[in-house]
Amino acid sequence: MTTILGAGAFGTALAVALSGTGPVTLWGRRLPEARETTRLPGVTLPEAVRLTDDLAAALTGAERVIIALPAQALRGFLALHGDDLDGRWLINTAKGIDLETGESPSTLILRACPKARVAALTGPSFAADIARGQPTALTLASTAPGLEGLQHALSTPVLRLYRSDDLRGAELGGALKNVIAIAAGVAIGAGYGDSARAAVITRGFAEMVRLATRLGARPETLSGLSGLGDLVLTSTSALSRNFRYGKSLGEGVPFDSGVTVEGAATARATSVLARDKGIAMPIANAVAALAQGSASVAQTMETLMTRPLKEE
Ligand SMILES: NC(=O)C1=CN([C@@H]2O[C@H](COP(=O)(O)OP(=O)(O)OC[C@H]3O[C@@H](n4cnc5c(N)ncnc54)[C@H](O)[C@@H]3O)[C@@H](O)[C@H]2O)C=CC1
Ligand SMILES: O=C(CO)COP(=O)(O)O
Repeated sequence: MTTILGAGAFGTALAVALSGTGPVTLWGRRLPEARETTRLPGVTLPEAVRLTDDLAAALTGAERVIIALPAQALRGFLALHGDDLDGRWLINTAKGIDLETGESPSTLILRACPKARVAALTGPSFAADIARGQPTALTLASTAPGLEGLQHALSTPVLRLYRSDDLRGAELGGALKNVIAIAAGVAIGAGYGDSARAAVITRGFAEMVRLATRLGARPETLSGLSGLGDLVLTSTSALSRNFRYGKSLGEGVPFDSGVTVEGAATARATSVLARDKGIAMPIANAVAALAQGSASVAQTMETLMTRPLKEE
């Protein structure tokens, strides 16, 4: 049995996608009365999905638990419920770095649940696309035994999972692409144009690879679905919340604070990690400064463009 924790956009989309694979339970702390969610307009959960706000009931008999919560909510959630989750497959979907500790979601999960097998499900996949049954390819990464079995259990004819043992690389790619997607949004919002966006994507990708490999990721993982694939999707689509947030920063207009924008906190966490490791990440630093309101878009662009000239 598969249980999904978090009845937001992604948890709901996965519940729809997996509803044909066997019993699926979707847990949310506040459930809508109808089988519809404002986070995914137009999507109705199939009756086959059990919907509950009772965590103990949701976990009873669950062989695998997909955790579809925002990255910054995960540590607090695990502190409350880690013991109840332990001892089974725990599959993280959060794309972020914990601001307080600088740790990846899987590190937080393993610390709270030492007997669990931890995996990350990540890659280019808008919840709306998954919920509508559009063909999607994702990375399922874990260093735990039995990954192939999990890959089969979570794949469907339209949800194609590639497995990887580079958990660190897969998670870092997913987290860091959100930061660069914000920068791409800023470039468009500020009217700098598509050429500037292409430069941001490419130089941002170089930053992603630099930091992730320094933290133990394999470079080829960063070039895969979970890194470059998701970076391209989120930096070029107005469906991306990170891109839209960046665009509003570039335009100088307010953004709805109720929308989940993982890249804002993750930019700050990334800046700290990069400084500690001595890695140059000017674009991530710029996003951190913009998200904190400590620099203007014009100042940020000038800082980026007047850095000493260097080899590519
Ligand atoms: N929406 C998308 O297209 C995709 C999202 N993701 C990732 O999945 C993660 C979740 O994103 P979404 O579902 O889109 O966000 P969302 O904002 O739509 O939903 C988040 C859900 O988490 C719940 N939540 C927040 N804090 C909680 C807590 N402390 N305890 C229990 N529940 C809590 C909220 O009530 C909400 O239902 C993010 O890291 C995101 O990057 C990954 C792939 C695609
Ligand atoms: O990660 C995503 C698609 O792969 C979703 O991106 P946003 O969180 O920017 O909407």
